[in-house]
Amino acid sequence: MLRIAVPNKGALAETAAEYLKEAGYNGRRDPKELIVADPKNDVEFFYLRPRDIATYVGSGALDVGITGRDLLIDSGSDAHEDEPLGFAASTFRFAGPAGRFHDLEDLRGMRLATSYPVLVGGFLAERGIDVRLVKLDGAVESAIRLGVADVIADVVETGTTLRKQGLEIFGPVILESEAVLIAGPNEAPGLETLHRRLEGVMVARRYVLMDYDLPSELIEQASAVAPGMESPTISPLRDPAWVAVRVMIPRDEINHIMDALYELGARAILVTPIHAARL
Ligand SMILES: Nc1ncnc2c1ncn2[C@@H]1O[C@H](COP(=O)(O)OP(=O)(O)OP(=O)(O)O)[C@@H](O)[C@H]1O
Ligand SMILES: O=P(O)(O)OC[C@H]1O[C@H](OP(=O)(O)OP(=O)(O)O)[C@H](O)[C@@H]1O
Ligand SMILES: [Mg+2]
Repeated sequence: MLRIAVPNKGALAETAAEYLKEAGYNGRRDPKELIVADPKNDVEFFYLRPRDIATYVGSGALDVGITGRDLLIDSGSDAHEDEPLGFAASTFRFAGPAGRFHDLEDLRGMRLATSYPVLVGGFLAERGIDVRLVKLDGAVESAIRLGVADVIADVVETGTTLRKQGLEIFGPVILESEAVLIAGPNEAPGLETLHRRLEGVMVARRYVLMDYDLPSELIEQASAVAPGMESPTISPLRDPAWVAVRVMIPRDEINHIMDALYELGARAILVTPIHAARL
């Protein structure tokens, strides 16, 4: 039985639950449920705080989990990243009052507020910069205005929270983060299946199927516009001058590719979603 740690709330929880559902697992029906058994898939889900997930997995108490790369590193646990999951993308950055700080050297001796002291402390120690870390639980963007810190380091997605506080990012990127599947020290039977199923969910979310009819002499040019994974499927039509083409394309390129193929001479271009995939 594979024991899987899942975020119970916060920025990762909703999409993680959708991924698992699309991967064919039982989700929880009631947000107060902490443990959900899924005997058909031989797994058990444990709903935990995102910050605690790497600790449980690293200790071997649970086999695998979904958390953020930043939280994994900050936990200092023995868990390791098995697979990036392509959601909850963020960067971890230094920020200070607009115009006040420019590079790492400006941080020496400063009071730096963060909820990720291991991640930030490690980054600065490797570069020989000494600061005074102020550990806060969240909302660190308020720490400077309230006088407990000179500078902060935090998760940045859109940058809206920083801007609203009159803060500006500076210095190097501390980390590019996203949700990741993590695994612990023990051999976890069933991890391979979970890994492949989640990969299938990512493909199904990222790609669509495109079908179109094309004058046969244009196959080479059309394949250059949409080459597909291996190569497009070409089927004969009753009219020997035409072929039917099927190809996988990235969802965010649908309209560009339709425009280009139409201009080339393709007609009856249809796009359909992929519900599941195993490449
Ligand atoms: N605005 C955001 N956009 C994208 N990812 C985010 C955002 N905020 C947080 N994350 C990611 O989500 C994870 C943190 O989740 P969350 O914010 O739920 O935890 P927390 O801050 O420790 O808990 P809480 O906010 O409930 O105190 C990290 O991996 C972080 O990179
Ligand atoms: O760049 P933005 O799009 O503004 O997003 C970044 C903000 O989102 C997260 O906060 P969260 O809501 O998790 O609150 P917290 O600081 O209390 O964890 C993060 O800690 C930043 O404050
Ligand atoms: Mg948060």
